[in-house]
This record gives sequence, C-alpha cells and structure tokens, in this order.
Amino acid sequence: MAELAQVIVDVPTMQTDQPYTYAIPKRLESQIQVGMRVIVPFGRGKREVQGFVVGIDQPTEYDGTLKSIIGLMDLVPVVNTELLQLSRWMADQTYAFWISCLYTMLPNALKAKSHRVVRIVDEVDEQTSLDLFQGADELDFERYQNDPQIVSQLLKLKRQGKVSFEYQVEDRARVKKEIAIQPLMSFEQYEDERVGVRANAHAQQRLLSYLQQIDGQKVKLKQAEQQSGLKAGTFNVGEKRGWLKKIAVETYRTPAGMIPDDQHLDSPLKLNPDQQAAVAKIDQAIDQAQNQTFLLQGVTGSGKTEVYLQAMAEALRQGKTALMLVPEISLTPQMVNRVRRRFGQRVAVLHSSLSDGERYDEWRRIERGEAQVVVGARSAVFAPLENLGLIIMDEEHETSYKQDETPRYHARDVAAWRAEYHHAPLVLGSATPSLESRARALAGVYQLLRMPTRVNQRPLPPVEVVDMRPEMQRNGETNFSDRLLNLLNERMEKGEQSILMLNRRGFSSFIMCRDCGFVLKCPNCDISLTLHMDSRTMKCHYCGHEEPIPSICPQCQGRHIRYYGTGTEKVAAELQQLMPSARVIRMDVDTTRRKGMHAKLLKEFGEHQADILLGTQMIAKGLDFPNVTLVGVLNADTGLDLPDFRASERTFDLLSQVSGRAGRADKPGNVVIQTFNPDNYAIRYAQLHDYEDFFKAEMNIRYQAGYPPYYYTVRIMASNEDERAAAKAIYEIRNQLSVSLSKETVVLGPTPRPIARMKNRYYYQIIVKYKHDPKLHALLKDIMRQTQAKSRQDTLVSIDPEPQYFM
Ligand SMILES: Nc1ncnc2c1ncn2[C@@H]1O[C@H](COP(=O)(O)OP(=O)(O)OP(=O)(O)O)[C@@H](O)[C@H]1O
Ligand SMILES: [Zn+2]
Ligand SMILES: [Zn+2]
Repeated sequence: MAELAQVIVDVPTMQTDQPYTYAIPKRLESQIQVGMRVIVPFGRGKREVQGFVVGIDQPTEYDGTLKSIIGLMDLVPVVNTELLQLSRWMADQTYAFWISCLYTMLPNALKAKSHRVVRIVDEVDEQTSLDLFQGADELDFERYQNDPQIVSQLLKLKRQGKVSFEYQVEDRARVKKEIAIQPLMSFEQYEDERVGVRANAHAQQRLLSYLQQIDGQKVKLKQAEQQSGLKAGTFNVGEKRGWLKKIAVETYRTPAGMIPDDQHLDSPLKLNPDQQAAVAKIDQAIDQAQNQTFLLQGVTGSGKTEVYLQAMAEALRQGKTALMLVPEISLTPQMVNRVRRRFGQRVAVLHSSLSDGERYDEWRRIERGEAQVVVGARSAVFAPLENLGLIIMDEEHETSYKQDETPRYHARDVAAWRAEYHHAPLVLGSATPSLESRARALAGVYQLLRMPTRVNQRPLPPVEVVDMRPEMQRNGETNFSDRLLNLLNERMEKGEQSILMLNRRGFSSFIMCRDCGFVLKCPNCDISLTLHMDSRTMKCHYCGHEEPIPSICPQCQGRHIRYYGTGTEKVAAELQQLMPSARVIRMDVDTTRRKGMHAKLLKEFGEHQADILLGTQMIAKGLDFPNVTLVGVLNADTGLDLPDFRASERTFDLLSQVSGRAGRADKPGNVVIQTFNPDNYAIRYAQLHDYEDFFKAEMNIRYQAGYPPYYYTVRIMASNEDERAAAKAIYEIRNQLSVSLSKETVVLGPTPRPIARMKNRYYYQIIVKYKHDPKLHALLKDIMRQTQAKSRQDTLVSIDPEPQYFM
C-alpha cells in the first residue's frame, strides 16, 4: 500500500499537460499537501525537476514501478485550493500549459531555477578532486559551463562514469533575516547582575535597565539601539555576560512609502448622492454575498476612488478581504498613499517596481492574512487573499489588463472567476468603459452605476480642437500651436500648472537619410530602430538590438541624416526655446527608468517645483493635482490609423482620460487638443465629453464590420525563421478549421502579421471571428496539442483569445 501524488512537472518541453503520478515515500506522508512544490525525478538519468502537487490519491496497491517524490520544497502549500482550481480553468481558457499558469500566480521569488551540478559518484584521483572540486564532492556547473577546458575535463570524467550531471532545483525565495536580541533573565536576576557591574559602567547599567524594561520580549537590534541609546558594542558585552542572546528573526523588506504604525488614518469623505447610491448598491451585494458585477461609469473626477475605498471598508467590516486592481501606470504613489492612509498596515501593494524580495514579502503578508486589502496591477489578481468580499477593477477598459504573452489571460476574466468563487461583487470602474463591458451593462448582465458629474458639480473642462495644418503653414514645423502657447504663458503668469501629453503609441523617433530616404531598420525585425539620445544609440524595441547612431548613410554614404519623430526630448527642447523661463519636468520611459524616479518627478510637480509636466501616455491616468488647469495634447492622431479595429476607441479613451486631469479642484480648467484630423469622430466626441454618442457610433461601426462586442475573436499565429514554413503552418491550421467550423464563423487571413518579422522569425496569422461555435474550443485545443508535438520543426504556434492588439 502506498499513497500516490498527482504532480504537474515543470518541464518546458513537455508534450502533454497531464499530472504525473508519483509514489509518496513514507517519510513524507504526513507532511505532503496539495498545493506544495515538490522535487521529482523526471525522464531518464538523474534529472530532477520541480513540480506542483495537484492531487493526493487514496492509498492503493501499486506494482512498485512508479518513481518516488524526492523531497518537498515547501512546508505549507504555496497555492491554495481556490488558486489551484483557477489555474486549471485558466490553462483551459487561454490555451496555455497548466504549469505556466501555476507559475504566473506566484511571485518571482518562488519561481524555481533549475540548477546544474556535477557530483562525484565514483572515486576520482586526488589531483582531480583538488583541482576541480576543491576537495568537495560536487561543483556548481553553472559557474564553469563557459570554461571549455573544465567542461572537457568533466565530460571525460562523465564518460568514465565518475561523475553525474544533475539538475537541482534551487529555491530563490529567501526570507530576509535581521538580528534581534532576546533577554535571557528575569527582572530579579537582572537586579542581581547589577551588583557585579561597576557603578560607573554606565552603559552596562543602562543595558540592564533596558533588558528589564523590555520584559522578555525579542527586539530587533537596530530598534533596541535606538530605544536604549546604546551602541552595538554594549549589546555584545551583554551577550558575553549571558544577559541576552542574539537571534535571527524573519523580517519584511519595507517597500518605499510604507506607512508607519502610528500614522493617523484618514476618515472617509462625506459622499455626494451619486456616490452614496453607488456605495449602497455595492455594500448590499457585499453583505448578501452576491456575485454581482457592477459597471461604475463615472466621469473623470466624479469620485470613483472614494466609492472604491468606502466599499472596501464595508468588506473589511464584514470580516472579509478586498482586492483593488489598477493599471500599472496609475499605480502612482499618490494613489497608493490614498489607500494606505485609509487602511494603514492592512494594505499590501503589488506593483512591478518592487524588487523580487519586496514582492515576496508583500505576498507573504497577504498569504498569512496580515494584509486584508491588496492594491496592485494586473498580476495582483492572483493575490492569495482568502475570504474575498469585493474585487474592484479601476480603468477597466485598459488594455494592459490583458497579458500579451502566455498565459494570455485577461485580468477582468480572472477577477470575474474569483468573484464568483467567493460569492463576491465585482466592480468595474471607468470614465470610458470598454465597448464590451458597456454592451453587457446595456444587456443587463452587469448592473450599471452612473456618476455623470464631477464632485461638487465642478464642470468638465471645455476642450478646444486645434487644426495643426494651417499652424504648420504659418509657423513651419512646430509642436505648439499659437493657441496652446498663449494658454501656457497665461497659466505661468497666474502661477497655475499645465500638463502636456505627447501621444506616442505605435510611434517612435527614427532617422532617415535626406538624400536617399534610407531608414535604419532592425536587422532582425521588420521595424525601424528607435533613437535614444541618452545612450546615443539606435535600439530595437522588440528584440533589444542596439547599434551606434550612424553619421553617414549606410546606403548612399551621404552625410544628410535627419532625425524624425517627436520624442519628448525634442519637444522639451522646443518648449524651452519658446518659453525660456518655464520649469519643465519631462516624464517618459527614459526619465523614469531608474527606480523611484516616477514617484520623485510626480512629487516635485505636486509641490509646484515645475510649471509644466511634459510626458507620454504615462501621465494621462489617475493624477489628481488641484493646481493643474491646462491640459494640452500635442498630437492626438498617432495611433488613429494603425491597422487595429480598436484604434478609435483607444484614442477616445486616451483623450478623455488626459482631459480629465484639468480643473479638478476649485479653479476651472482648459484642454487643447492638437490634431491633423480635426473631423475624426473619436476626437470630436472626446471634445464634447460625449461617451454615449461615441459608444453608439463605434458600436455601429463594429456591427457593420463584424467585430467585438458583436463577435468574439481569436488570433492564431505561426512563426518560423523560414518564411515559407510559417506560411505553410498557418495554411494547414486554416484548412483544419474551415472544415469543422460553423457557417457563421469567419476566418480572416492568412496574412503576414502587420509587423511581419520579429527577432528573425516570420509571423503569419489568421483571425477567427465567431458568435457561437461549440466546436471551436476543442478544435483549438487540438491544434495546440498537435503543434506542440511538432515543435521540433521549429514552428511556434500561439493562440490568443480576444487579442487586444493586432500588430
Ligand atoms: N464626496 C466627496 N467630497 C469631497 N471631495 C471628494 C468627494 N469624493 C471625491 N472627492 C475628491 O474629488 C477628487 C476626485 O475624486 P477621484 O480622484 O476619486 O475621482 P475619480 O473619479 O477616481 O477620477 P479619475 O477617474 O479622473 O481618476 C479627489 O481629489 C477626491 O479627494
Ligand atoms: Zn542615403
Ligand atoms: Zn529587432
């Protein structure tokens, strides 16, 4: 009789996606649990891999041929029952491997790295032992793998059967330890010790008093030094005298901006009637554990965040937990602090600028129930909160909620799954809901909650659209219309601030030869290289290729190379010329790359250390600066003519969001949108703050063209270094689909992908549009299975349900 475990192994080349059965050795029987990571032998040889226990069977008879689990990596499960179920569902929905879904849920620190070691298995001569292995019985192969001499020596030993190559799983999650002191005596005993200490040995006397004072408690050494005013040396003396001992205690790395214990918390604001109505509806659903989805459609500055905060407070009052998702770029310190000042220590924050260690610490605080409120970007949707009472997704229309690599999940779907699991409400909030969500609200699937006006009846700012064509004829090439310049100067004089946005979606600075028109392109990909002035190089944003800026045209050897495109740098330079006394903060990928810079720049702007904040899309969302009364959009057009049916929706969203940054407090605001397409409907409706009419117009276009939300879409891509092979693969898939799919389903393509070559691979794609096709899911799973099995032929196939981009 033996117990058996079902294990999903971490083998990237795995052809199947099924759990493997392993025997549980007697010594592990009492410890092993579902959701733990284990180390198991896999395949031939001594290869050891990591795996997840996804099931434990009843004890059964077995014939003894099964391999046994080698060891446990965890003392407690890292994935609970809920997340285990979720991972399985996600694998099915996104056509991904179960193991990748499991890993996606865990913080990086818990993702194991397979590590190779060389172990001596038979006697080797002394010389070898000393030279190669330094007397030890194994060596770290990763360190020597690039030394051909050592490698060949090792290979020789291997042929002689003296060493084995092994895979070892190394756990990267390192708990941070700190030194603490532990008093060893009772109050009276310390009193007795005083006798043996000279009266003028003040430090030691003080230490004794301090130890009496802390009354047997462990105190971190740093803290003890602060509290007692004593130096580390005195504690060493205390240790020698047996008064205390030093121990290592587990500690959390503190992410910047952490609220200290004694911080006073903000009290909730008094809600206006719209907010009150929304909160009441959500609270009711929390109290009754109803799995209702709400669409909170509130204009910019209508106080959606306050609604979220008060609804979360209700969940906590009910003894439950709350999860709030926001797009990465609106996860600003301003926003995080707003939540922290409301809920203090109960908040955990998960965002991408945390180090692996910090993220792991936050994750553990959640997992242990120490944090009951979680705020975070996309992957925070997997936060191991138990007893969820409410999930919020702010800016629900944001495309960054969809992961664009496998597993290609949409956080909105995952959130909906979890809300259902916990019988909890889900609140989707936005000033410009996605067409999909708004259509569901229209159909009654979601409950619509509206907040059509700004807090305190402040008006939405008037928006002017400036046609840049006559401006260019008048003033030559410029990024600033006369109107925008006038307003900028006026704000400066009044001591008010402005935000300028440079729309850079699908757009970059590049160089072109004026003589022959040559554009420098990436040698591996089908796109032009981007100019980076800070590193003085040309970079490819897809594959990372980098080369020096040419001074001579590689094609015609001419010397007239021109810089094209309006990078923020160039705009900042022009602005400085036009307004020499303006203080400008530039915010883009380059100036915010260093950790903490994003926060620092926003803080400076908030403190009015600058008059103008000039930035890319990253400044469009979430910022709430009362002194900002002017917003300028320098180029509304980029992005409008991308080959993507969502281009207009994105432009409308972006313009509405950024306009919403103006005039949020007492002073009224203005918005100027510069464009070469003043008649475009997305720009027109954004000018009028008219979501409803934009929605109608756009829905009509989607209906005509048969796009979401009228149809669902799946994109299937095949890539290969050999272009013909990629094309052949996609044609085969297409043929396979066409014979089985329903009449209503449309297959578009095959076509080369708009960016046809990336990292030296050619891409071909088809788009499947369908309304209801019962066979499609199974067919796609088949295709995935077949193509994985054929992966030796170097063709990669990916299946992307509801793609957000078609580039
Ligand atoms: N009931 C209220 N009373 C007074 N002020 C409020 C109230 N609710 C919100 N505010 C304030 O109004 C401002 C705008 O609110 P908030 O940032 O929550 O709006 P929002 O709808 O989330 O905006 P956006 O979508 O533009 O980011 C904030 O400064 C907030 O503190
Ligand atoms: Zn040239
Ligand atoms: Zn490239």
